[in-house]
Amino acid sequence: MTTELRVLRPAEWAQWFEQLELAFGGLPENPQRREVWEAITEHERSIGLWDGERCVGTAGAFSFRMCVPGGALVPAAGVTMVSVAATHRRRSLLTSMMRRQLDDVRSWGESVALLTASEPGIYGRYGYGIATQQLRAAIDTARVRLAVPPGTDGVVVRQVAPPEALATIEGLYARLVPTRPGMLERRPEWERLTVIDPPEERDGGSPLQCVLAERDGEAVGYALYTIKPAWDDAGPKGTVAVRDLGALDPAADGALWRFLCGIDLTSTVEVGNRPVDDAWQHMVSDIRRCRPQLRDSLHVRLVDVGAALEARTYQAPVDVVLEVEDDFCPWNAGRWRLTGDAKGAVCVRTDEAADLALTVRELGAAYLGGVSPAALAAAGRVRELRAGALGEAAVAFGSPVAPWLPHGF
Ligand SMILES: CC(=O)SCCNC(=O)CCNC(=O)[C@H](O)C(C)(C)COP(=O)(O)OP(=O)(O)OC[C@H]1O[C@@H](n2cnc3c(N)ncnc32)[C@H](O)[C@@H]1OP(=O)(O)O
Repeated sequence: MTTELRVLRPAEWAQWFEQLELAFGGLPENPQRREVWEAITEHERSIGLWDGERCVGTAGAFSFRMCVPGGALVPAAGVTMVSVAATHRRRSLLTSMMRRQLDDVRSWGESVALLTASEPGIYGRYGYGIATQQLRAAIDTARVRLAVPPGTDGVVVRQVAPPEALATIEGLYARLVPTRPGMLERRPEWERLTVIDPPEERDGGSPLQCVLAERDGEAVGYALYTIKPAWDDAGPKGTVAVRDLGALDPAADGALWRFLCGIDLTSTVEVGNRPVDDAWQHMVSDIRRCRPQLRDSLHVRLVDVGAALEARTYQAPVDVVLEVEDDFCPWNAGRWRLTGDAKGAVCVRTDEAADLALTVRELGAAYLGGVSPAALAAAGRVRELRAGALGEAAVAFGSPVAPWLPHGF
């Protein structure tokens, strides 16, 4: 078998996307969403594998900017639409695409690559570490009471048709991006994905609904959700499914959660992707009746260790020499001295003795401040070579706000 790996030509997009659909089970994408995916595909940053006339492999890389600890927005390659045809699986074709892609990302000068994985076991071998988790929950609103922050009563919740609220939501989202590591600046067209609402995907639920939280007539938050009515002999037991929620301050957040938890004829609020430190967990009277669960979310790969570690800040002074192993991107391997604090950092090559030894995968996991190097050490994945270095790095790498990826890509 010989295959050709090449940059995607715009005219090949439909065949390329059909290969992707086939690899995900063959169900055609909703036409509206397909149109957006086509519009946002960056052809020159996408690759296809061809066996003769047939596309047998796909991979893309969006040009994102991601918030890192300290609030800077760092150029990052958003790896997406990865597939290999079932007829060609397990012949190292994915590995050949990952090789090409990481070389490309390096040549584009982007220090970080990101992805969400269809299965978490795939990408560690290419140096990706799990950097964020998503919180899922089903809040039993019939049993759980909410104690909201001061000022909540000063916020008005107003129902708006989702398309009408789109510009306001985007404005609020843009203000939130620099406040939480892992959040991605939204490029034009992405906002359309937020409100696509095909009837065939509702599964008995309502069309998408939207409320804006307003203070003195100014929008300070939004929530997008659907309602799935249900009844039994005892009465109503509908579910509110939250698709997205953003708030600029605690009172706006409290007002939105109080609204969602109080809708008549419902007894459950379901959330599928919230930050692990989401404030509602500390407003509820009974967290156990909210059934919190965690799942891996953003996988991060440092493509240029020095540049990536310099792009973020550190919440306490740090001065450590890292011995980095990186078999897949050997240009990162070796010793790096990281010195930094809350104002900035320098990360340069060094011959000095190492304080911590780890692979680039652990650095990716710790990068956004959501996974402690100490936790990785406890799992045998970071080795402390100088007493005290692990504690120093564990504090410095942390983030006061949990990193979070608000939506897939
Ligand atoms: C970012 C995203 O887009 S995530 C979406 C990923 N795509 C999908 O899940 C769609 C369905 N699956 C597929 O298309 C393919 O099976 C892929 C892309 C996951 C794998 O492609 P393949 O060409 O078969 O992978 P390849 O042969 O290069 O395998 C490389 C290594 O990964 C391993 N591997 C491949 N798939 C998986 C998997 N699903 N789980 C765990 N390990 C895997 C292989 O065993 C191999 O391991 P080795 O190096 O130790 O021998």
